[in-house]
Amino acid sequence: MKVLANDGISQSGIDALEKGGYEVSTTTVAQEQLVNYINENDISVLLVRSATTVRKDLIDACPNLKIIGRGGVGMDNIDVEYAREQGRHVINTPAASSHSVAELVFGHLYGLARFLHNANREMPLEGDSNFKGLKKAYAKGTELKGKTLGVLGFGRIGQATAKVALGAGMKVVAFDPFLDKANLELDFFDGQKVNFDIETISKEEVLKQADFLTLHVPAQKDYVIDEAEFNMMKDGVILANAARGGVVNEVALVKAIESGKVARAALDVFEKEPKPEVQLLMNPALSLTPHTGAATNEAQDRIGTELASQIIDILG
Ligand SMILES: O=C(O)[C@H](O)COP(=O)(O)O
Repeated sequence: MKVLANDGISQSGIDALEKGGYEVSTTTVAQEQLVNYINENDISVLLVRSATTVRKDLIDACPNLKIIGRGGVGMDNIDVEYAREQGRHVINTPAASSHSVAELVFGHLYGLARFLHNANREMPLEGDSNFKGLKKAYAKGTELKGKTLGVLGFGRIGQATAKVALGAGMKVVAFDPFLDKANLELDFFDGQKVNFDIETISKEEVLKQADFLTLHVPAQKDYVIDEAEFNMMKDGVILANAARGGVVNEVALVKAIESGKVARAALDVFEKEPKPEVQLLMNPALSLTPHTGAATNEAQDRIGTELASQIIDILG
């Protein structure tokens, strides 16, 4: 049987599939040529990340497609319900990338707390003409230790991020509409484990208490953070969105930065991908990455092998 991994798959995933007797293609087929490619090459399994979309028209036009697999968490690029109604299997890998996303968020938060995103690019190329000026400009960094991290969305990724925060000496407050409490187990390099119980509180309380705020919610119809939510936050809050573009109102974010409500913010996801608004790209208060939360070798290895084992379980 043939698998098309249109947005790529790890070598470990390819190896596991080939061992199971599958033929794997990692050709990237343009969205508008996908239907023809799938039908002409008799593809049974289509694997995607967030770049390729799998909508109703593709599902209807590819009757022999048995499995649609999302290498990752968010399935907003797939018409999941419709595909399942048509008898197709739709799979994803919800746990595989949590820790990688959490570490990216902390990369941004530590960077923003010490202005690394700007200091890096502004270091003088020649001589020390501006060295002292930069040192002064970036003298008012903050520590994360002892501060409060607000987590909106306390599922796998929110909890993984909270664990990193606890390890860094932060207080964690969290909101999740589907969860009253969670037990977090921190496992250390020497095998020791420490457990923390966290009871979730209201969204409003999280917004009021957070010195740093991170979002781990799925894409939804309305903004989760809009003008009203910014108004509830502490002045000078630092915010990170590695969840989905459209969860934060980008126009309201820029306004909140201009007013000083938000000191700085990190965005890994954008309302317009792959072409974020220029006003975001140019803003010195923003630390930006091109949707790379899950883009680590470790996460992609786990994703590839998990997809392979699910496919083999389903199709044999
Ligand atoms: O939903 C996800 O898994 C993340 O947004 C990662 O997306 P990616 O697979 O395109 O990196």
